[in-house]
Amino acid sequence: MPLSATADTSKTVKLERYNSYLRKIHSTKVLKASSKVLFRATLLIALVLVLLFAVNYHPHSDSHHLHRRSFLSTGLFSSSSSLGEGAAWEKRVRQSSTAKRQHGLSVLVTGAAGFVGSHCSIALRKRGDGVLGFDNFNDYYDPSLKRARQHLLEKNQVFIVEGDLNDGPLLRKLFDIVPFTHVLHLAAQAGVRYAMKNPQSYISSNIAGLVNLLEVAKAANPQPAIVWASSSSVYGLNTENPFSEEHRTDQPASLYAATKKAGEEIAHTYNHIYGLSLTGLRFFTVYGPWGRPDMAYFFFTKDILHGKSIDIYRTQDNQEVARDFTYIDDIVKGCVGALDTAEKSTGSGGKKRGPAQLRVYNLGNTSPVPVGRLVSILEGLLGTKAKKHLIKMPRNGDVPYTHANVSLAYRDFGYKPTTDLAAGLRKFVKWYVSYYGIQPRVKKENSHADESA
Ligand SMILES: O=C(O)[C@H]1O[C@H](OP(=O)(O)OP(=O)(O)OC[C@H]2O[C@@H](n3ccc(=O)[nH]c3=O)[C@H](O)[C@@H]2O)[C@H](O)[C@@H](O)[C@H]1O
Repeated sequence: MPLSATADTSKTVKLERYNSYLRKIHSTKVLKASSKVLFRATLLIALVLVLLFAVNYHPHSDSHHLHRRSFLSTGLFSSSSSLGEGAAWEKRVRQSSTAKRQHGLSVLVTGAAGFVGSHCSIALRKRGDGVLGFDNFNDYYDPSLKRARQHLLEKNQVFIVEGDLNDGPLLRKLFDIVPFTHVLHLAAQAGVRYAMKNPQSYISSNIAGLVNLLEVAKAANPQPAIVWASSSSVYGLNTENPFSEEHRTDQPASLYAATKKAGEEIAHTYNHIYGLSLTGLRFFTVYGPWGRPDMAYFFFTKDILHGKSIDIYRTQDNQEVARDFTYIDDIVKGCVGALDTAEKSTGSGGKKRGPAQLRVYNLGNTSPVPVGRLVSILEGLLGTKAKKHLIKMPRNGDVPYTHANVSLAYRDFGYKPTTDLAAGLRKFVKWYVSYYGIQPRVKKENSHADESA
């Protein structure tokens, strides 16, 4: 028995070894199977994430990097800053838009790196309103000037979001972050004559961009009140003088004017259907420090200083061409007045709840000045004679004169221009020579005498 018992024991041991060998194989198989399951699950999660990303990705848009921000803020990641600037960017957006005074406005200023936009943004911020800038920094004119304005705005605690008006997701995102009370919409393709060179840019900014902005604003909750830049050019071939808001505006002389006029009609539609409060401001040839290099007073200054000849247009019947040149500070007061008197939009989330305010105002200087006179003021301020080349106004969309009647803006928000062309150009030239570092060439001592000549 003991032998057999011994024999039995060794059999049992062998059997146990064999069983343990089988268990090992089995457990390895289980391990392999479970790691397969784990691998597949990981693959599935990755796939879901990729699909979600694809849903958020809009290939038709110009600013893909900004959609990455929208994706981050959907909450899939605990911290949006884990992939870059998301949280910091949103913080800047909020800070910039927050008013520093009680009952202050929260204004989205489009075209904030532009001429009128930068001045208005600073003025609003200085009185304690929240201001968020928006600009695409396009290269219609020297973008370094826009960057310099941006720098100035940063010093005044105004942050500019870089983006295009046609980027709906980005605009919606801004309205998700901030309940703007107002939009000051100044972003546009400006310039009367450039419309013959690049007509599509006017459609893209002044029509498609405007509609995109209004679509976002109408769906916002609360809806903001909107004040936006129309143009004196809408009067086109109107011959009644001075131009009043009741005059005809159905004969635009340029595509630029036609897109601004279309903007006024589009404003009517959004006001009618969605209850958006809309105010259009017809600016009359705005000039001043930090101005636009594509405008005549600006490039005349440059050309006179460089000894280049300048073209001075005359009408077909050899009359002087005149403009109601309006100084930037007066325009800023007009914009702020329009914002302060804008009533609230009546709709919310895309539904109209009642009639809303719809306004149009002239913002001009009320005293047209011939272009020849503008040039002699500049000659006096620069201490240099211009090489004048008098030519018939090319058929390029220009009109012979503009002249604003501003009694409506005066009645409704006390608009009263106070800067005449000589005083305004003096301020412009002072800025120009300092900005471009050419101070020594200006004859300061005789500038006053020459201006009044
Ligand atoms: O009120 C507006 O709604 C528009 O104002 C501005 O247009 P304009 O009034 O045409 O200004 P601007 O080009 O400075 O020409 C000034 C004068 O110089 C004459 N002019 C021009 C060029 C030239 O070479 N020679 C010349 O005599 C020219 O015939 C004109 O008489 C804005 O640019 C425009 O964006 C829009 O806002």
